[in-house]
Amino acid sequence: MKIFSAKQIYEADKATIKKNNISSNELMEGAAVQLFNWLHLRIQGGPVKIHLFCGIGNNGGDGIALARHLQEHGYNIAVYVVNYSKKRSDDFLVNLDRLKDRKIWPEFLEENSVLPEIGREDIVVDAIFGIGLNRAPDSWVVNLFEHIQKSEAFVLSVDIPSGLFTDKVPKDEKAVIKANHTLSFQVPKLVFFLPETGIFTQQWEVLDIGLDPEFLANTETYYELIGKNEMLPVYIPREKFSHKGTHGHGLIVGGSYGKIGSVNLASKACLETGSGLVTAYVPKCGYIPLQTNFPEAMVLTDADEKYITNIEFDINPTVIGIGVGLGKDQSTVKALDEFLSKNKKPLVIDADALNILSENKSLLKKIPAQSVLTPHPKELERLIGKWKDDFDKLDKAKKFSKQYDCILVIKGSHTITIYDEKGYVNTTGNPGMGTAGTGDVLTGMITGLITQSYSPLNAAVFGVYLHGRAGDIAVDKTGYQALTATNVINDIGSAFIDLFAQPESRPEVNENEAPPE
Ligand SMILES: NC(=O)C1=CN([C@@H]2O[C@H](COP(=O)(O)OP(=O)(O)OC[C@H]3O[C@@H](n4cnc5c(N)ncnc54)[C@H](OP(=O)(O)O)[C@@H]3O)[C@@H](O)[C@H]2O)[C@@H](O)CC1
Ligand SMILES: [K+]
Repeated sequence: MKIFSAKQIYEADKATIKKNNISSNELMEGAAVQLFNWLHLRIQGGPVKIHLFCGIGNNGGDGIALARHLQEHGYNIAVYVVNYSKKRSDDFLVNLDRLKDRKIWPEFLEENSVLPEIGREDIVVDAIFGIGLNRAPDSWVVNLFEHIQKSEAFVLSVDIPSGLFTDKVPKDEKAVIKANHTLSFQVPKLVFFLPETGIFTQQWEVLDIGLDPEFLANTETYYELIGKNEMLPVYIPREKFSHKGTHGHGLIVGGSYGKIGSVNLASKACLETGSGLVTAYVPKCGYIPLQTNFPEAMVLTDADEKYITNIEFDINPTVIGIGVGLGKDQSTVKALDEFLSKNKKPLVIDADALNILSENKSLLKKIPAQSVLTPHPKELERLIGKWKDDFDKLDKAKKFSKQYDCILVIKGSHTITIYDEKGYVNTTGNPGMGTAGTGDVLTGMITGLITQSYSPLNAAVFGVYLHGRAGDIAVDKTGYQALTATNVINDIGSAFIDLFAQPESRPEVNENEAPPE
């Protein structure tokens, strides 16, 4: 699903109005009906008190129009206009008049107004600011936000939590409403997925308000949300006459004394993801543990007992995943330098190999084009430098990816893969996966996909998706706390199978046929 900028959403708005030959108010009315249907389906006419806080722009207009529908269906409502500016939008005014026609008189809240009482069991509809927010809200409006928050009522935000910008991080956390649920018009917003701004809504959902599908399909966006629908076309089916020789050969280079387990995890993940063959290249101390624990793997060893000191082999791997458990011994740094100078194979680079690159930036010029780098936040900081906020981080990551022609996988609760000016925002995974070795598993999975002829970018995006999905399937059996990297590996197969699972649905009755007796 594409993630549009605020500017593009306004353009979609205009394109829809023109193409469908409707007024902007009709578009707003459609949005309000969708909001109403959402609430009505859940509350089913219940007596719960609904407080609608509406601004004076089109977000407020949505709220006012929703209030009219709620009142028509007998809901217990209170409507407030948060009068933060005199510049009321036309569609807000039209809807305010329609409300007054029905003898509903909103309460106007100003700087010194007494704030209404809100019960814990009530519902708050937040339609104060939408995507038109362009400066921090005034302090009295922030006080209102705090008042709403203190009530502990369920907060439903219209389009976006009020006070949240679409393109920058707010300076003051209190100046944004914390929503329980946000109903985003037609498309998700990038801010729902960034660590510093995603905290303002617990859940989000898109409401289809009928924006022009052609415009949405033909407009390129800088970010895309990655779910099953985006990954299905990427999947490469197995051919009947294929064999292990055609499924590629992944080589995992890594490990040091006490960190051989990481190579075990990455190699297993590589094979489970579908690589035909996998070889692990480890210091001598890794030989017995790997051969014992993982009979499917082939093992090559360095001359040194504890560290990798020279990366040389006489096999012909399709792709090399390098860095897990590697350590940063001087002899390893030298070995990596020499290896990068002569290597021509595609690379997936992780962990200490990334740290060595950060400390020896000249080595970055030696990585092959379209190498996949998979840093966690600290490793990323070492690579691209400190960032001011999440948006600055994305800008810096894009610049870095362009400079070194590499695919940058920014690991996090919503991992974002950056390449060619574009960001792919992952939707799978869970907090249980913040545990030792899951990063090694991801490295192995991306390596395993490249062995099977996935392009490095597709391998990175698909690998991240499958990794999270495997973690989601595993966590249902283990719970968050007990989830381990091995559990994730064990459910890689289920994650593939899940790609083709049909959503559960009620058996459909064909209207032309008589229902079964
Ligand atoms: N696009 C779509 O598809 C559809 C969109 N719809 C809805 O429209 C919403 C966007 O509406 P909007 O453009 O009127 O802006 P909104 O967020 O209501 O703000 C109002 C005005 O406040 C001002 N302002 C800004 N910051 C301020 C501050 N700190 N303190 C005080 N004032 C401040 C600023 O005006 P300014 O003063 O800068 O001239 C701004 O224009 C969108 O989120 C969705 O809910 C739907 O109706 C259907 C289809
Ligand atoms: K809002």
